[in-house]
Amino acid sequence: MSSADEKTYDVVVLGAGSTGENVADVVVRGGLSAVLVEEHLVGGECSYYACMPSKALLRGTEAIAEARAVKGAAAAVTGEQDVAATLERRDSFTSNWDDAGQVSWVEGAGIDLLRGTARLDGERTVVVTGPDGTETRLSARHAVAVCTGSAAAVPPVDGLPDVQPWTPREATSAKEAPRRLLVIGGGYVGCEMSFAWNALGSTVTLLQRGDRLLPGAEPQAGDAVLASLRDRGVDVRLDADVTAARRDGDEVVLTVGTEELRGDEVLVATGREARTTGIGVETVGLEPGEYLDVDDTLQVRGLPWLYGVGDVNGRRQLTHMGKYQARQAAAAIVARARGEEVAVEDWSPYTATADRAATPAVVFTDPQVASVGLTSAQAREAGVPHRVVEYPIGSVAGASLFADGYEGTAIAVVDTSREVLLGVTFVGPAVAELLQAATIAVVGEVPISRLWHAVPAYPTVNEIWLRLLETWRG
Ligand SMILES: Cc1cc2nc3c(=O)[nH]c(=O)nc-3n(C[C@H](O)[C@H](O)[C@H](O)COP(=O)(O)OP(=O)(O)OC[C@H]3O[C@@H](n4cnc5c(N)ncnc54)[C@H](O)[C@@H]3O)c2cc1C
Ligand SMILES: NC(=O)c1ccc[n+]([C@@H]2O[C@H](COP(=O)([O-])OP(=O)(O)OC[C@H]3O[C@@H](n4cnc5c(N)ncnc54)[C@H](O)[C@@H]3O)[C@@H](O)[C@H]2O)c1
Repeated sequence: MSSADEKTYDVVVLGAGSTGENVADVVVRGGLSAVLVEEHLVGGECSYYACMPSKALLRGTEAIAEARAVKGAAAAVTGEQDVAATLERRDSFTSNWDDAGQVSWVEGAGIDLLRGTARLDGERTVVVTGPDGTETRLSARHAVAVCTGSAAAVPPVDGLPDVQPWTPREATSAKEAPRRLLVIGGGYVGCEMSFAWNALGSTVTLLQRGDRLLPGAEPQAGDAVLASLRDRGVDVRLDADVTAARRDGDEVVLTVGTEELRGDEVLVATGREARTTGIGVETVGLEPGEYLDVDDTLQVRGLPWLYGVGDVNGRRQLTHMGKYQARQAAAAIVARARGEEVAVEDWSPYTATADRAATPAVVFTDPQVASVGLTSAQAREAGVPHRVVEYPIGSVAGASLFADGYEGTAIAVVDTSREVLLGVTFVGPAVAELLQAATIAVVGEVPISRLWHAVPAYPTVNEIWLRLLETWRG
């Protein structure tokens, strides 16, 4: 290889998803040089196959439901959703799967971009195979950050890989609604995509392995989403055991218990796996296919020059948490490069403490599920003394104004020894916008006694905060 194919940077970043972009941006702002290596689209899953297209597919249905829930306004909604226009709007949010806009942002941020597939080749070294097969050897003076994300995990169901199932990528980028869609998995993707494609014209059957949807959330959330899906005509089967899959002409056939279910497409939405295969982790003593085991500064344990940030470490697989981790990791990389002390205690500028204590998340179903921090089950498992306070959101004036017959639930998990919030879950229409207040209360460990002074404006849905406090006081 000629010397022209060798380059040295302070930081080499594998993967230009939302996480990798943020690692590179923050280290460059900190005075270091950085190169981003990307084999597909700059911007990653979130921009092209995940958050943006999925929420664009859902938003029209949500807007119609909001208008229909207000007497008077409902009379103005006389037609059906224009599916073609919704798909066009989705396409515009993905820039038609063209990353030119993000590439120009990368250039403007002073980050070098190298197109190709990256793999580690021993300590601080990355080899990139470009689209034309040429190789570039990159050396990192200070750090290599692996931000290669995750891919859809396909469960070991006989014949499933051979039927070419939809993964979330196909479910978010499809050009038309399949007539019948079978969905395996009732977590985030399964629930959101069942709502989306049902409203856009598909007959949807949702097959969930356990006894409830969204098993990681408070049970009231899964129950409400289940009732709503069934109300809309989605055939939800709980405790479904999918044992085999095959194609029969254009149809896909799933064996579920003693039954055969037929569809035009099947979406596999059963979770993610780390994209650590084929990236040379074995050259530095790690196991391909495993999530990268990192500390709270996102440094891979035992390899101080290597960081694993975003979906690839399996801590929290959410865009905003990947970007948060990126900010913390990049701050640690810059400080260590300067020879500065990196504080590793909770809530320091270098640690991703919120991954454990205060991760906000929204499931964009109808009702929405917005949560932060610990659920009651997690508080129980952690052995923290706590009390659970629950209140129906529809009983507050702001909610009944927002939508006729507003139905929702707010659940607060209160640490009874410190009298602070451990976690909050809201289930109901438009509750996503309530979440940041809860996040601040959990992160700030705001005492309940002080929360009484955080007076919600009248008449807004935020009055639910006051009702929760009153319920807590008894
Ligand atoms: C359907 C769906 C909807 C979602 N909706 C939301 C949502 O509403 N809100 C939310 O917060 N999260 C959502 N998520 C999760 C979110 O998409 C991920 O958490 C986020 O994209 C992770 O970002 P990342 O940068 O860590 O990884 P990725 O976005 O996966 O980026 C990794 C990048 O690395 C590149 N890469 C991989 N290997 C190599 C290699 N060897 N060489 C070079 N490049 C490589 C990939 O091409 C990719 O661009 C959703 C996920 C799915 C599947
Ligand atoms: N709104 C958002 O923020 C959003 C949206 C989509 C995805 N995401 C992220 O992406 C991640 C992946 O989403 P996901 O829905 O693929 O995973 P998930 O972990 O949320 O849900 C997977 C579901 O599949 C079920 N399951 C597993 N194997 C099964 C089988 N063989 N048969 C039937 N059911 C089975 C599980 O019980 C679980 O409920 C999420 O955990 C989340 O971090 C976030």
